[in-house]
Amino acid sequence: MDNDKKSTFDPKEHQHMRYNPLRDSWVLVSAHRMKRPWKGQVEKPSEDNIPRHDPNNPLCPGSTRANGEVNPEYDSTFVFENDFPALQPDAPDPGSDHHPLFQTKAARGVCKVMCFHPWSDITLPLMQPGEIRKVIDKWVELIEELGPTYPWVQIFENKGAMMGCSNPHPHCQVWASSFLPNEPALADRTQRAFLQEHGEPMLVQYARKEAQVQERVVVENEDWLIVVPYWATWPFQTLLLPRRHVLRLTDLTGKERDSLASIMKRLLTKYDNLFEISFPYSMGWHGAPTGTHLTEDMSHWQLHAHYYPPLLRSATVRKFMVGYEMLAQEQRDLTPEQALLTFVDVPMRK
Ligand SMILES: O=C1CCN([C@@H]2O[C@H](COP(=O)(O)O)[C@@H](O)[C@H]2O)C(=O)N1
Repeated sequence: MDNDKKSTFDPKEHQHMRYNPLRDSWVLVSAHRMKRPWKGQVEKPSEDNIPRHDPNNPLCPGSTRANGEVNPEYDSTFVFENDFPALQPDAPDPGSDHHPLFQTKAARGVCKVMCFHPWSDITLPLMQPGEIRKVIDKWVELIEELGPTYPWVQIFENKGAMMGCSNPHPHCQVWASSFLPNEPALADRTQRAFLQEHGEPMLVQYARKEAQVQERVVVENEDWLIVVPYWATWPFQTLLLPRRHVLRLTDLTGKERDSLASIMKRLLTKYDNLFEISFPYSMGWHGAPTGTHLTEDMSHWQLHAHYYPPLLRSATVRKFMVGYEMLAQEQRDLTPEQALLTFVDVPMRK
């Protein structure tokens, strides 16, 4: 290799790989690729003329849903059973005598839809902290309700049509399952291994170190820290972490729920200001498993939330996880530190 190839390594210029300890996988970081010309798909900007109330929208107060039920005139959060559930509480067992290459397992659960607010033309960052606090309280209630029966309760929000959201009314979904899905099962394994090897929970140590180096911190407060994780895959991916060791949303104090509402509003406002649009993302909470695990030692777990936004360099150009990402490994075009600088430069316009 000739001399200039031996110049000192600069992560902002030179390709390299970063290890994601939660998923036990490597991400290829090719920082210089942001400069490539783009002649590919251009997303249409998110519609911004959503009416505050649409009697034909089945998520609105007073509307009729697909199953014929009429929603109450709710004035805060509202939860209902998904009329098209991916999981139902009772289904016949597929049996267990299967060839190793043709295995089937039973899957049961409950799917709920949770509206954040009665208005369709509002999003979490535009809600008052007290209204966001009510969303958090409802999340806690649902885990308390479903947790004893199901080992996993997945709270997730698909925001924006770009993320496959089928309804513009502000909402999230809660799917409780009789099994530990792949992603939490992987996070359970990696966090357990880390605690055994290092003597403290992975994400407790990670939050402490990120708070020290201050190279990827997007927003922080007394109880919470949000970073573009060192191993981020999506361009503006963020990881929301408590500063203290806490297993589940149900373990949060009232003060921590208030500070969570506040920091969520700050993060989501920054997201909206990044490209001056209502920022699309898929997000979800990962806390210690529930069900029979409620009586086990799950101290290797740390509660955290993942935000996975698709946009790459503008309101209309997204990152595609296809080709190399599907066939080889995850790859990103700008470093997490460069993504953070874009966040930091954005004034808090809203
Ligand atoms: O009448 C309806 C409309 C939509 N839904 C449900 O609302 C959910 C909307 O969530 P998404 O926008 O994330 O797809 C979707 O899963 C859909 O099944 C009902 O349960 N009843």
